[in-house]
Amino acid sequence: EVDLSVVEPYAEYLVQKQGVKQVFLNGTTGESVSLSVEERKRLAEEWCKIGKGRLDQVVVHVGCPSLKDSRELAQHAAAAGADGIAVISPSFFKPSSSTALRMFLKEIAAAAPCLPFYYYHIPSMTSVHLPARDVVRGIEKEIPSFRGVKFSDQDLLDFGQCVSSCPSDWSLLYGVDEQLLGALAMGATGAVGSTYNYLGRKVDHMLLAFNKGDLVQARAVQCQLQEFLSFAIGHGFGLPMNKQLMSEVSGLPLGPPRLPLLPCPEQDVRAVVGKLLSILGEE
Ligand SMILES: CC(=O)N[C@@H]([C@@H](O)[C@H](O)[C@H](O)CO)[C@@H](O)CC(=O)C(=O)O
Repeated sequence: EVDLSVVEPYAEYLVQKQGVKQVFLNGTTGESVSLSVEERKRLAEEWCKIGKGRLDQVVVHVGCPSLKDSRELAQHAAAAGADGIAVISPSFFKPSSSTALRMFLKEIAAAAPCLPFYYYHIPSMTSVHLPARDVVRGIEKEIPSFRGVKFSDQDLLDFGQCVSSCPSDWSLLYGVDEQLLGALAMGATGAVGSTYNYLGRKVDHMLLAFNKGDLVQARAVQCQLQEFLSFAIGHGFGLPMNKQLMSEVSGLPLGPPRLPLLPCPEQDVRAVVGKLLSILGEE
C-alpha cells in the first residue's frame, strides 16, 4: 500500500543527504503504472504540499493507457500545484506513428495548458520505438506548453537530434544513469534517474566537473557509477532492487514493489549494498 507518511521524511532525506531538490514523481521508479488514479492523485498532492519551500520543482508523470485518466491526472496535477507534467506513450494499444502519439500528448497537455509539458521517452518499458526526434520536432506549434523531453534511452543519435531540433529553452533530461556523461556532451540539460535516489551527491560531482570542463574528473565519477551498475545488473538490478537500495540508504521503510514485481533475494541486495558503500566511500 502507498504510505504517505514517508513522503515528508523522504523529501527531507533527498534534499539534505542527496542534494536533490527536483523531483520527478509517479514515474517508472514510482511504479505509477501499477498505481490507481486515486493513489497517484494522493501522492501528487502530498509531494506538492511538502515540496513547498523545500523543493525547487515537482514534475508529475500523468501518462496512463486511458486518455481520460491521463487528462484527469493532468488537471489534478495543475490544481495540486505541480511545476510540470510528463507523459509516456501508451503501450498496450500502441500509437502507429509519431503523429498518433502527438495527438495523444496534445489532448493531455490541453487539460493543463498552464503547466510545462514533457514527453517521457522510455522505449525499453513501453516498447514504443518511435524516434523521439520525430515526436518532438515542431511539436511546440501544436502544444504551446511543450518544454522538453525526459529521454530514457541509450540512442544518443536520436537524443542528439532532439537537442539540435529543439528551442534553446527546452529541458533535455537524460535518464540512462550509466551513460549520462555521453548525453551531457550531446547537450543534456539535466538528469532524471532511479539511482540518483542514493547517488545524487555523487552525480552532482560529475555535473560540477563537467560544467567546469574537467572531463577527467567527470569521467572518473561516471566510471564509478558504471562499475556499480554493472555489478548491480549482475545481481538482478531492476525496480525492486532499486527500491530496496533506496530504503537501505535513506533508512526509511519504502516497502516492497507491487505485484507482479517481486522483491530481490536478500543475498543479492546485501552484495549490492556492499558495492554501493564501497563506491560512496571512495568520494
Ligand atoms: C528503465 C528505467 O527504470 N530507467 C531508469 C534509469 O535510472 C535506470 O534505472 C538506470 O539507468 C539503470 O539502468 C530511469 O530512466 C527511470 C526514471 O527516471 C523514472 O523513475 O521515471
